[in-house]
Amino acid sequence: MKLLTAAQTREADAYTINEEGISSIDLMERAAKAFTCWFENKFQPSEQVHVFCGPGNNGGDGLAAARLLHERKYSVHVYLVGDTSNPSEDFKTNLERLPQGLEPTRVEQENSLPALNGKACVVDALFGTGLNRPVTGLYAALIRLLNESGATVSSIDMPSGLYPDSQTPEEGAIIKANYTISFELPKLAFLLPQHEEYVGEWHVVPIGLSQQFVADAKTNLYVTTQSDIQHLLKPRKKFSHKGLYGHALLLCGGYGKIGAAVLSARACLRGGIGLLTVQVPQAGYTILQTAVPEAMTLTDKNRKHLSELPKEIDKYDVIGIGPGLGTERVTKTAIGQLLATASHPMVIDADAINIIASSDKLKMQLPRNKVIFTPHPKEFERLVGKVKNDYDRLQHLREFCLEYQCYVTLKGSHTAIGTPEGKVYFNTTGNSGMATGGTGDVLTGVITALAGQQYSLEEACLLGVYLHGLAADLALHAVGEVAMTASDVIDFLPKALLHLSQPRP
Ligand SMILES: NC(=O)C1=CN([C@@H]2O[C@H](COP(=O)(O)OP(=O)(O)OC[C@H]3O[C@@H](n4cnc5c(N)ncnc54)[C@H](O)[C@@H]3O)[C@@H](O)[C@H]2O)[C@@H](O)CC1
Ligand SMILES: [K+]
Repeated sequence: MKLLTAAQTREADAYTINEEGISSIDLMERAAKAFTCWFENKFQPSEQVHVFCGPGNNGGDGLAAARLLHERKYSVHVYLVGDTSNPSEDFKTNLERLPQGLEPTRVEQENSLPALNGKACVVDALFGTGLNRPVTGLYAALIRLLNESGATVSSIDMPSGLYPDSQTPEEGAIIKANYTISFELPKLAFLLPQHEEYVGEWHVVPIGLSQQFVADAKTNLYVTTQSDIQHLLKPRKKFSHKGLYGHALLLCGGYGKIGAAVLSARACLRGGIGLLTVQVPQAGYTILQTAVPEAMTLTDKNRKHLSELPKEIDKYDVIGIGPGLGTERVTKTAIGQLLATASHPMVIDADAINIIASSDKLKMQLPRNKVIFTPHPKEFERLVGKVKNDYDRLQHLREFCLEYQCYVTLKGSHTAIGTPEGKVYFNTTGNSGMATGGTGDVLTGVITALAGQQYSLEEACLLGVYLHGLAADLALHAVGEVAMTASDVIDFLPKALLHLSQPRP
């Protein structure tokens, strides 16, 4: 699914109105109905609902939603906030449509702000995608009041005050919504960790914007949903044998961290690899052979750390390297050899990232269009330097992928996958149960498995990240967030694959 900017969303609205023969006010009615429908499923009519409307079309949505909720027997209070003497046309129409008994209260000064308690149910319709400057003054005072009240806030389209696709200036007040109900497509701001407290739980509701416009719109930002991912999965041939599904080499594990190699190896096998060889320091031999009998195990001459590459390295289809390695000098030398000689697709994680990040020489040796990095935010900063905020991080992600012609899956609650063409895909699966040691090692194993099975590197990233999160989402029902371990994620990979391979209802 594409992500559009606020400007593109406005164009999509206008295009839909012009080309699909729907009036602007009817489009607003659709939007208000879509919001109301979500609201009714969430809140009982016994709730007292306070709808705060700003001067633009977001306020117009709020007025229409207030009328619809009133018709559905909610007890509704409407507030017109600030200077609404010069409102948008559709706002005006919806103000006129308010029925008797739903007369709005005007809030024009800070001393006329209403008192709200923590039980209040608030609809935030102050500003949406038309926000064009930081929110200050009366609006900011109201936003502070709402944020401090403890009321449950549902924002229409955007949490008011949050810029949809650029950094919100520090002086601007922003609503801290519990729920954000966005029309047609999510906004970039929803996907960035720094906005979690403002956006809350977000949902997208369709309002019938022109699919033609969306299909033609130019963007390099995407959100991966199940329908984007499902068709990537390749069915297996009837006359299959293990040679058809690739031979992966994992270079993982160090003394005290052989478990990382076990997790990557188990995940790689669950990801469908045909054959797997794992090279570990001598200390890991018995552990690997016992814990992962399906994998062939090679041992390094070094007892504790990776120090050499296996012989016949060309026979592998893909190499996964990093989990549990440590950053010993001998390991750095081995990674240098790998980058200088190997022409395989490579999945580079954890300490292998740290080692490469510490050396400009190694960075220069990175083969083009062969490498997938899987850093968490700290490892990413080691690669690219300190970042100022999440937008800056995205910019660095694009620039790094372009410069080194590589893929980066930047792990987070919406893992961002950068490509050598400068595209960024945000993942939509996963949960906070994954914030536990070892889940990154699992991801390395899964992506390595897919890259070894002749998925393109882009497909391996998209599918691998999606599956990894989906497995955790399925595990959630069985073990919950708190108790979830990396092994649980591996155990649910088969279910995740089955889930994806079933036709959508
Ligand atoms: N036909 C359409 O265009 C549709 C628009 N929709 C709604 O319309 C919204 C966009 O509407 P608009 O473009 O009118 O914009 P908004 O309603 O988001 O805000 C624009 C108004 O707020 C003022 N404003 C902007 N920033 C301000 C600030 N910091 N302090 C004080 N005033 C400020 C502007 O001068 C303008 O009056 C969407 O988010 C969505 O909720 C939906 O109804 C779907 C259809
Ligand atoms: K809003």
